[in-house]
Amino acid sequence: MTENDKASSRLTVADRTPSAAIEVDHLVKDYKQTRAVDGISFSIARGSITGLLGGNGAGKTTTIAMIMGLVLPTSGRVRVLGHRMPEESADVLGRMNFESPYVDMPMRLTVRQNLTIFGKLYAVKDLTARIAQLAGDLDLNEFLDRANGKLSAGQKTRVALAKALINQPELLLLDEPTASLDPDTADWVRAHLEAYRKAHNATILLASHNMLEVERLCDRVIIMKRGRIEDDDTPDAIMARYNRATLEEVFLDVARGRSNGAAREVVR
Ligand SMILES: Nc1ncnc2c1ncn2[C@@H]1O[C@H](COP(=O)(O)OP(=O)(O)OP(=O)(O)O)[C@@H](O)[C@H]1O
Repeated sequence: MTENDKASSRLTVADRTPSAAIEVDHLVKDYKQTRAVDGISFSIARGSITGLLGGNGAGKTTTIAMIMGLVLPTSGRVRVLGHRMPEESADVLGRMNFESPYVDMPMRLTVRQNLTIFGKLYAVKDLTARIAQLAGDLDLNEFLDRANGKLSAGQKTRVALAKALINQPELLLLDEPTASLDPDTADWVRAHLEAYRKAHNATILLASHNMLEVERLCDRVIIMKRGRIEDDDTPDAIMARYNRATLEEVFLDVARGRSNGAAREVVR
């Protein structure tokens, strides 16, 4: 971490810009014996795309769940679009949305029925037109009237993305948005997310194990390890700090406890 990063991580929520989309302040989550999230603080600017990286069990999903207001923090604070979570979630849930390939939609309902239910939950106006637009944008027309349980993994991922965009969210939280997609479809989904961000000045926070995806999409990367923030900067600055050409190599350095280029020389 640079001195600037350290200074910024010491700032309290009150010091940070009120226009931030997400503000996380000394957030902790304990599950019985496990400290899943260990006192993390960060602030995410509106209109940015931030990647949340880290190995299995680093605390990414728990962090996203607390930002959503789905998991109660043990201590610390979360504000989303200026509202305290989970206390003021009713004021903000309609302006955000979430996608994870690990959360299935009802299997027996068709894609159209599922999107209709979620659209009604979000009180989407002109829902039929919105579903038609998403079906066109995300290439769902071929299986719009097929049961969700009869879709391939890649088709389900595209439907999950349509569900996440149904209310035109200002804030989109994505857990592995291109899991199970072939490289061509994954690339196409990334282009769609970039275009959506630009068109709506939306804020996107995504957890990913795909380093090329993060390099391509993200303005900023937060690397977590054992519930803590190991690094937080632009992809270029992080790669320069670790003296690495790719985020994949940085990820391996962090996972294997090699904190910088000097340490790497010793390991060799
Ligand atoms: N509901 C739970 N009950 C108990 N422990 C949990 C629960 N959810 C997560 N944990 C633990 O908290 C830690 C962080 O898990 P989390 O799912 O947030 O990590 P992650 O970074 O998203 O990992 P992955 O990349 O594997 O999805 C892990 O040690 C995990 O076992």
